Amino acid sequence: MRSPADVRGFEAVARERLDPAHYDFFAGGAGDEITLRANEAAFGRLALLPRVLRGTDKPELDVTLLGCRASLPVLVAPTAFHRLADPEGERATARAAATAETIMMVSMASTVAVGDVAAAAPGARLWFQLHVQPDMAFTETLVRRAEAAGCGALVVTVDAPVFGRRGRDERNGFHDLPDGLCCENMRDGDRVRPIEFSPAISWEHIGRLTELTSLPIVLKGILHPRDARTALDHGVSALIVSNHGGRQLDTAPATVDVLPEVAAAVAGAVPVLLDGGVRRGTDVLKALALGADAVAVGRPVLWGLGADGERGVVRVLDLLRAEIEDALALCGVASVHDLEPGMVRRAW
Ligand SMILES: Cc1cc2nc3c(=O)[nH]c(=O)nc-3n(C[C@H](O)[C@H](O)[C@H](O)COP(=O)(O)O)c2cc1C
Ligand SMILES: O=C(O)C(=O)c1ccccc1
Repeated sequence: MRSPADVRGFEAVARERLDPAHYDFFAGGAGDEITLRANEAAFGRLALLPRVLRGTDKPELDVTLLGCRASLPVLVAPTAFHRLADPEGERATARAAATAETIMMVSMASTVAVGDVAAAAPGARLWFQLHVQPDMAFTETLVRRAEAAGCGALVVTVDAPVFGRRGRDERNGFHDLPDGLCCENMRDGDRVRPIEFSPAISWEHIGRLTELTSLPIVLKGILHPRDARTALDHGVSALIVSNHGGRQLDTAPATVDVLPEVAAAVAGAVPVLLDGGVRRGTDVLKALALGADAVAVGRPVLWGLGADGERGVVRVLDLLRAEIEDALALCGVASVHDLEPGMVRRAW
């Protein structure tokens, strides 16, 4: 097989290889999938305004976030159920992230326990994503597992007080992992707890988590600039502007469209990340120019994993790296730290 030339090519290969219901679980969004499409479409409506005759030899791509270096400003977003895409599952993803020298956010809904992910990928930089469980004692168990695995941050998902309603999963009857797979982080003695959502989750829980752990806390799923301000008041260490890849509130705005307002509210106090719809190096430049310190990719990693396992994920991250280098050169920008809002125009 010739390796696909871009992220969308990897999606096509993964789609052919995966069980259709599993492909739909990965690809799908909530409701009418308006937000799912809007994330990508919003990048397409932005133009990059290049400068010329500012050549440099080697562009600078690396960023440091919460003391963790990444060799490119693209992190692996937390996504559930990697063993549906490849037998090695999150082990393969973590090894690929280590090879690419970037940070992987391990989902609480991983199909390999976070400690086993860490053991399988020496040198991987891992952060752990958490859905606060109504049972705070078990939430604490999860935090301790993340700490023991050497995770460098706790990524608390705040856009999922309830689970989004996803029509594809409904139509396919996809509600559970197949026999033999489970959410390994949810083991509790000889049972596996179901992942619960916490409709009553509030800022108080964020306060409790900061008391529970010395890990930096990253809030994932901020869209409103006022929530960004409140997050700062609660001592969080970073924010992720995210609509959960269009899987939670349908008709929530595209992330890149709200990024400038959130970045203005944060005013450099903490790092701001963005995810949702990043498929090209030019998308990464646009997000960084509009105030993100880095982006994360969810589905592109799943497409690499589904197409060719660990190698596929390495290739997807390498493709994005090459596209970023190319776009920086064409924009006359020497470093990802030099991108600024004036380079991006609302066009078309
Ligand atoms: C199949 C799938 C599973 C996901 N699982 C989780 C999860 O367990 N926890 C979480 O916080 N976000 C989860 N997300 C959301 C991603 O972290 C991220 O916000 C989103 O995928 C970004 O959009 P993109 O896929 O367009 O890059 C999931 C997304 C997908 C596509
Ligand atoms: O699918 C998701 O988006 C997601 O966040 C999730 C969380 C827990 C279990 C399965 C999926």
